[in-house]
Amino acid sequence: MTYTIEVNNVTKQFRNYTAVDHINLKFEKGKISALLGPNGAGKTTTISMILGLMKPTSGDITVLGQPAGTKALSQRVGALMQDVKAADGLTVVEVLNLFRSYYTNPMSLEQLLDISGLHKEAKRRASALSGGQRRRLAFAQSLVGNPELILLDEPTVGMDVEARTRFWDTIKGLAANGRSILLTTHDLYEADAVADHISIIAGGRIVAEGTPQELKRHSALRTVSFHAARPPHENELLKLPGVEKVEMVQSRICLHVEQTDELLALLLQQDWGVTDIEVHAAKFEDAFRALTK
Ligand SMILES: Nc1ncnc2c1ncn2[C@@H]1O[C@H](COP(=O)(O)OP(=O)(O)OP(=O)(O)O)[C@@H](O)[C@H]1O
Repeated sequence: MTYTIEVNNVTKQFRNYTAVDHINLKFEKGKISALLGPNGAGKTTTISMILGLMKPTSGDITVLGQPAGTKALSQRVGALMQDVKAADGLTVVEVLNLFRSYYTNPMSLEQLLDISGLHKEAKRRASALSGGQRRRLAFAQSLVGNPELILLDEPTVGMDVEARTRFWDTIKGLAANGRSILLTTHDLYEADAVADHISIIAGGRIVAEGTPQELKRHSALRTVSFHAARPPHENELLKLPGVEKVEMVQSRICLHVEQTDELLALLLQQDWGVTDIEVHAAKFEDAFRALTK
């Protein structure tokens, strides 16, 4: 198996705060991989270390077979980070041409305008673009050098529906052509829809990994809902085996549980007047919440 990125037992500390805690990651060539996690989970810190913008406190990272931060990698890796500043005074075309001059085999200007969807704004100053347009320009900039590996930190923030659709079409096309993509997101629907592989990070640790299907399948969470003619107190429900969360709307009770067999048997033994029981597999959203809480 060829891995484009290997993160081995990496920790990053800022003074005495551990932002990334002994993580191991391996990303496959030609795949769209997502690092999914809530705010402050350690996603940007991880991407910054993979790019060599920051050094791990301990552990090591290999990118395309070389240590992260190796100078030659800048020609092979494209990156879109958060808070990209627009080049002062330059037009869209001038920015793109400037970036094209950095590479030996750059994409054509036409291709880059297509990718960014900025044909109409080509002569406009980059600093006068809207937030979403600036993001699209930055995305095109990250692709100028035909990179083998593309790292994208929260790429779709600020993009409208049309821009997102174009963005994902471009990303899928790049992956189909053998490029490897690693993106960060806190949007699990986005990760579910586009990623071949998801690593879930929370509190600086990798808490789950797999294809979207595997993550959903392995999520042990289920919901059991029922009608109770004589509903018990919530505390009593929380004492039932495997119950993680209780929701009550009048006499309809919904339990979020890890396993159902023992619970179902117990429910029928109570004197709560239980009827109309329904069992559902938890949604990906519930699994994600349970994993990252
Ligand atoms: N330079 C720094 N100095 C001190 N703490 C930092 C620094 N950079 C990040 N942190 C802290 O490390 C943690 C992880 O930050 P990081 O930016 O990697 O999270 P994230 O998952 O990218 O979050 P978000 O989704 O909000 O962008 C946060 O608690 C953050 O405050």
